[in-house]
Amino acid sequence: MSRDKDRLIIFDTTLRDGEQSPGASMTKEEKVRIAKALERMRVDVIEAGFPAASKGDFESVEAVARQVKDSVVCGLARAREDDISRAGEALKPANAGRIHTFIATSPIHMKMKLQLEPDEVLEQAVWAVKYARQFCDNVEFSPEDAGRSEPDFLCRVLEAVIDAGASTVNIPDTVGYNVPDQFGDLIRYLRERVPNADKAVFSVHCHNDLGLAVANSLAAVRAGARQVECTVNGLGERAGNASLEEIVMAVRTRQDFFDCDTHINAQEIVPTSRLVANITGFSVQPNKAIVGANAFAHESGIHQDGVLKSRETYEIMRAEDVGWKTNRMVLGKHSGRNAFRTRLQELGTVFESEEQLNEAFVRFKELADKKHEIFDDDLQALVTEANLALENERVRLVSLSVTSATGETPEAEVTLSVDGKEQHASAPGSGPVDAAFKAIDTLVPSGTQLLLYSVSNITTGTDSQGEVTVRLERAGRVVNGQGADTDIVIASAKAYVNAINKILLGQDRTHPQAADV
Ligand SMILES: CC(=O)SCCNC(=O)CCNC(=O)[C@H](O)C(C)(C)COP(=O)(O)OP(=O)(O)OC[C@H]1O[C@@H](n2cnc3c(N)ncnc32)[C@H](O)[C@@H]1OP(=O)(O)O
Ligand SMILES: CC(C)C(=O)C(=O)O
Repeated sequence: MSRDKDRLIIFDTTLRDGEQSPGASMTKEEKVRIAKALERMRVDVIEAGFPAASKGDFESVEAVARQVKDSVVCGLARAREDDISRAGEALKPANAGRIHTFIATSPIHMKMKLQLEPDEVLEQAVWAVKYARQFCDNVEFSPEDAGRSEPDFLCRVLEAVIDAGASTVNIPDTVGYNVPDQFGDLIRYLRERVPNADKAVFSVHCHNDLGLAVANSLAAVRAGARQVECTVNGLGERAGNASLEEIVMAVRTRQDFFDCDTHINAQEIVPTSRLVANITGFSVQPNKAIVGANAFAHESGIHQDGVLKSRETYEIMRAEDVGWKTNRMVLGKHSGRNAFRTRLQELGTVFESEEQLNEAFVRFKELADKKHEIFDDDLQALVTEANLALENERVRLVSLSVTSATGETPEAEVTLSVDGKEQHASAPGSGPVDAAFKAIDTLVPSGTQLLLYSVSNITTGTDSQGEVTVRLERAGRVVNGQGADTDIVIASAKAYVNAINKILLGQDRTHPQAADV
């Protein structure tokens, strides 16, 4: 792997630290699928597991080592003989393998967990690196909990392990305790003070306990770190690790600031994120940077108008560059006319006048107040309904209210405008729709017979619009009426009124045609 100062090495640990997220264990086959996706993404190093942890982990690392050819495959090992030899064995089939060995260097870990003196830790670290080198040339060493370690002791350890043959030294903020300025300063200090620092790549591994994993990693990159350890979707022990997609895109989008870039094929980011979410069952929050469903979605009219005129007004990255098909305009109650007109144009509806657009837009806003997201099918129904409003129609539904309760007869109160005059009526019925139709019949006795009544939902979800078709017959002549609304009783009344208008306007025809429904 090149030690180019402009190159930021991406070390993915989704299969190792990511799997340490409680509930995220993966089978060997699933790990191989994810590893292949990481390889396609051109991740430099894939940490495939901790071979000494279990037989299953050993076999997974071995399977990944056998199947991945273009990325370095890495196995984690404590600074112990058994762990290191298991890692060496598991990595045997690898085209390029790396052993990552570690031991904690913070006062609390050394005293309370390892129960070792600092000099003993230093000695064990050097021994571990030398031992690992017997299995492969590519050895990484981590002073665990470096973020809470004493910097001068860290310098001593790093100098010694580099001399012992570690080609990467990784500085973990194991418990996510550091803040960006401090962590950047630590990396700068270590790089300046360790005499043989230029013989190894400085890496960082940050946890997200304070939500600072990405910020700390980026501060370290500014301070000269040239490997970042990260995971897809930010999975990892406790609050997780730095998220791969955020690191990669921050550095790429702000190359002016970071002076380095990765070799990642960013178009594989979203497919890989989805694969990891599906396999682990850890779904991605909608507002997650880069890979969240809303990361490239615009809902408000002012933003949509800006993006339609020039994407850069509200987009600092292109959705297509990270693997989305495109950015997304979400039509909802904050949207404006420009986005509304553009989406309908894409769906094949062109408004003939501003007046027509405005009329449809008012109906759209009414619908958006009732429904969170307006889908294409809703828009189409909205426009179809506008088209259904017949020229010279004589009857218009002004309002409808229906009461229905368990054990009580439903009652509908309707207000219609008939030939321009508002009229009210109420009627009981066997159900709310029946009551509504009877109330309408009281005001407009059309002498028709109902041949068909059908309801279908336009989109899915309980806030979906219902689309109703009614077929009426009078003296052997038949008409179809349609209506749509989030309230199916109102949709039914609209459809009924639409059919009655056709009867009154003489738009009936002699034979019913099933295909019309
Ligand atoms: C910061 C990190 O994410 S580190 C990686 C964390 N990942 C894992 O722990 C992987 C899964 N772990 C496991 O399956 C098990 O813990 C094993 C197989 C590794 C070890 O299991 P056990 O032998 O039962 O030990 P246990 O987990 O109870 O305790 C850990 C032991 O390792 C020692 N230890 C911890 N880290 C290191 C290290 N880097 N080098 C050497 N010894 C270490 C501890 O002091 C403790 O020693 P002790 O048993 O003498 O007190
Ligand atoms: C093994 C090391 C790198 C680790 O996972 C940590 O310190 O969080």
